[in-house]
Amino acid sequence: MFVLVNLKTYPCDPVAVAEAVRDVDETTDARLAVAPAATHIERVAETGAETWAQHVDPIDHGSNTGHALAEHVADAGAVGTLVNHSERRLKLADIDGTVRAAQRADLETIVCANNPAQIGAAAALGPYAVAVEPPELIGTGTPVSQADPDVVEDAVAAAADVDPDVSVLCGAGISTGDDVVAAGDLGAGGVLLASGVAKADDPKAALEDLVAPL
Ligand SMILES: O=C(CO)COP(=O)(O)O
Repeated sequence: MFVLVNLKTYPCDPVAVAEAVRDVDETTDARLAVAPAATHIERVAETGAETWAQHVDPIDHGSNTGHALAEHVADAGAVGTLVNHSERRLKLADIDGTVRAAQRADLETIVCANNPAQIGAAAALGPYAVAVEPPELIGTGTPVSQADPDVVEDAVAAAADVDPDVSVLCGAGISTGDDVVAAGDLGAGGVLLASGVAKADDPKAALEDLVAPL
């Protein structure tokens, strides 16, 4: 299972969380990674934790003031990027352009979507993976795998119809090892989570709990 921790702009210490991700990754067969804010990518990557961006822009080198260039993100140490997170929604053409920009810079991509229909469209763009996250469950602590298992199973089916090689993650409210196991039982290849680790008093203990049953 792939466990990707999105730090959003939560007021946690990104380096401390990254060190916990790195250390817990060494204890498990699961793949752990962390997605800090853009300005923290370099320091987080230097810890040795697998580091992802939360967003890059569908642009090339040039006159693009205030944008995040895929090559810069890769140079800073990221190996992949989220695309179209629920809190950073893009138009379809820009999702496609972002996946292309990331491929150009050798970044893996996880395209996020709200529901199975969008997951099918996202899978058609050729990302490394897609992630289904019902927005109404994000940050609630109620795991999508319990509150809406059908959305996960339907997302897995929708992606498989389009491209069986595209892995499906699920996210929203995931915070325990049981949630991760439930996600796997529904066919997900991983989970995308944030508050369960970023807002935990002890992020390392939270990560250890997440991977304990795997
Ligand atoms: O948005 C999310 C991960 O990208 C999910 O957030 P929570 O884990 O806080 O529900």
